[in-house]
Amino acid sequence: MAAHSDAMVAIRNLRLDARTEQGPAHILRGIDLDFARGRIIGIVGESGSGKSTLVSCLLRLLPNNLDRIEGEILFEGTDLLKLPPAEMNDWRGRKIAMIFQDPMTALNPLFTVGTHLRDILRRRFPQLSRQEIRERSLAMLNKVGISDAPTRLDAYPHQLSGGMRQRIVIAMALLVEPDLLLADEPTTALDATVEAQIVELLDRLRQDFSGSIVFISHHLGLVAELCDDLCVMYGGAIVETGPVAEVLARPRHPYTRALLDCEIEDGQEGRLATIPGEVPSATWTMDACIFASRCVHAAEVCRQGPPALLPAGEGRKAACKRSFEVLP
Ligand SMILES: Nc1ncnc2c1ncn2[C@@H]1O[C@H](COP(=O)(O)OP(=O)(O)OP(=O)(O)O)[C@@H](O)[C@H]1O
Ligand code: NI
Repeated sequence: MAAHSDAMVAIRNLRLDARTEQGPAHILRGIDLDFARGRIIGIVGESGSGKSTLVSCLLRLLPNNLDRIEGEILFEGTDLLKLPPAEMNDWRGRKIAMIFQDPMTALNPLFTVGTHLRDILRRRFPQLSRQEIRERSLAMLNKVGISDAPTRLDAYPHQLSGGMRQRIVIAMALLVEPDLLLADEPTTALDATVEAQIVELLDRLRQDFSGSIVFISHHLGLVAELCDDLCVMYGGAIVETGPVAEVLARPRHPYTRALLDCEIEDGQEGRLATIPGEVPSATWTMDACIFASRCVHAAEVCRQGPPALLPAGEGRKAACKRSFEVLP
């Protein structure tokens, strides 16, 4: 399926270790993942599985206690990990934009909405006139569903609701006209109604967006609704990827299967379930399948070495040696 060449971004064998008092923490253990234009990929996995670290790597925002980073992040053929810092900085404001979980990390309480939008546009499109900046800002506020846009331009962040602030942050990201839009749990801080509205907004906005969107979430139901593709992470590794509907209908990895089974038992309405057993620590070395200690299907072969992420049907991959035996 998706050949190397149709991926806009190709992550190849990305490994990230950090130094800790307990020794090296293997936060990303060899990630291989592609993002294609025009598609939304959802990344799910329990807390600590490495989702946020993975998207931070795409912005090359690396931890202070970084011990080692290896592999490649090829963005249309350019390895982001090798770009000089000034160029990487330019890519951040031009080709890649990020929507954080807490809108207040992106908003300065001392500045109005209008100032935030203007600063982004000035940086991205230095040739725009004041009038053009104002027009683009108003048009974008309308687009993200903010009514009474001229008044909102003069508002300060604290004068807005949480949902409204997240809409402003989405507007800021879209004004950049990025090729890659990263959203790390953009709705987690919001109540369920507003969360649904924001997801509806993202779904609508994708129609005029030709890039690729990466959507991290704890909410499997939202991912199923919004995303085209799904990537399931566990303990710093990818255990399964593929088209979202197919992965959820017929998981090829026991961890994905367990998530779905627990969800049905818990009746948590699409929230990521907690599966029984011990959460893996980043300090564990991977000399077996990292999921083996919690896997109901683990056998001797699973303890003999880590599984590779291998093709498992049309457009799909799974990292389980027993996939076809135990998940027919
Ligand atoms: N700088 C660091 N030094 C040491 N350990 C770290 C560092 N950053 C992250 N970790 C650890 O790496 C693992 C992955 O963290 P990360 O934040 O990427 O997970 P996540 O999947 O985004 O989790 P959550 O769902 O809670 O946001 C966690 O165990 C975390 O404690
Ligand atoms: Ni996270």
